[in-house]
Amino acid sequence: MVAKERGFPKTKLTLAYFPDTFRGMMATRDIEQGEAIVRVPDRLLVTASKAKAAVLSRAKARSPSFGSDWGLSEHQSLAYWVYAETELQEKSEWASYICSLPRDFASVPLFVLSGEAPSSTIDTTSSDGVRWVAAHLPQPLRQKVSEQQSRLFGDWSLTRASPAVAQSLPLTNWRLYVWSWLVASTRCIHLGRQGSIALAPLLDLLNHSETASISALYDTERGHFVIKTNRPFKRGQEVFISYGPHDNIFMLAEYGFVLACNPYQHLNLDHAVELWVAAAKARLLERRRAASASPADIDALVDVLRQRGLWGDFALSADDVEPPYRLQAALRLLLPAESRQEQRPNPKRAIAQWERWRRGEPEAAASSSALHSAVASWTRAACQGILSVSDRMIRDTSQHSAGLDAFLVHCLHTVWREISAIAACHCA
Ligand SMILES: C[S@@+](CC[C@H](N)C(=O)[O-])C[C@H]1O[C@@H](n2cnc3c(N)ncnc32)[C@H](O)[C@@H]1O
Repeated sequence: MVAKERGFPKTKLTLAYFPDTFRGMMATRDIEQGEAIVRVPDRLLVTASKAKAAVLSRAKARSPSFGSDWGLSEHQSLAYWVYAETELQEKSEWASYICSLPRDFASVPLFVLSGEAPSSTIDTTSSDGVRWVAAHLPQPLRQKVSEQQSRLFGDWSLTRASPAVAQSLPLTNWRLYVWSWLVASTRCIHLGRQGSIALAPLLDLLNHSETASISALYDTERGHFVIKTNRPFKRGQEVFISYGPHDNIFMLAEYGFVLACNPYQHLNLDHAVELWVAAAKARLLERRRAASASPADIDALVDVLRQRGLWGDFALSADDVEPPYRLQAALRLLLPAESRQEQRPNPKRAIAQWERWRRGEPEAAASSSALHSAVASWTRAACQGILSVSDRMIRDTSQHSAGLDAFLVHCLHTVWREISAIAACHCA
């Protein structure tokens, strides 16, 4: 095992398999609150600067006059380091660490949808399985996976173009790069020094739980990165750390798992607002009345929201009694622009009125209550739309689909159930 081979400080942890979380770390003895659970000595941390030094020294070995040009980000450096060490096989001094990494990321949507050849867009058609996954992603997850794919492709292109990489070991295998990129994304830790990240063997075998509470610190005397637990664990229990306060859409996109009960779950209504904007513009174009706002007026209002930092992140949770502030702000500005009026709405007056609402100044009772009910009924209708889609998705994802990773199907099922539960709270 890597730990023994590389001389890790002793721990009270051993590798084990658990029914819900699969491979993780088990306590071999009771662990007390405040105790260090893992210490990773500096020499065993793979930092971006070590990754860069390894590549440059290979490039120099091939061509002694090679300079020290680099230009890759920390994540790009580490993803390429994993790629190169994997290509080197038993010639790599990190071969045992590379062998300890997961073979694939079958439950990470990006891994399934990143295609067989380099592309900046996700693959949604190449096989039945790929089509099925693409068709069952909730919109915010699909958006996130598309952004990841575009970043992945950008990193691939930049890394391929790096003279040091070309001189050392050229990047040619897209699927191996996708895997390496995900190793870096799912296993890196933040060192806390100017946002530096690193791969940390052994520490990267610990799974996440929302009940975990840890402190990370650097022991300068011994040159160790240390993780302490703020809660005790009993012998035989799985020992967890926390990857941060994330909702399940984030967890599934970034790590390929979800929590059964995620305290940070919410419903993202960005897509519903964007659809409303597109549909409202189309309706106004059709109406073409002198008294109507124009599609350009709607765009101008969206720009106002953007300038005020209020565009997007329209989140709704099950406990919200009223639509939250960002959603209220967007709808209070946008909805009146489309309503039928005698005169063309004056955008300046509408914005001034909206700013008064934002400052908490009293509004005319009639317009205030009309807006309040317009916002409430928009939210109800959006949730009803989401509920009818999620009902079908829950049905589809309740069965295991042939050829697909059962855990990914289970994660999608959980996410759709959460979406449905939150939408249902706002439909009545
Ligand atoms: C840093 S690694 C942890 C060790 C990993 N389980 C392994 O076998 O190498 C992060 C990965 O572990 C898995 N994982 C972490 N926490 C989990 C959890 N609570 N439930 C299921 N899988 C989890 C996910 O696949 C995630 O991408």
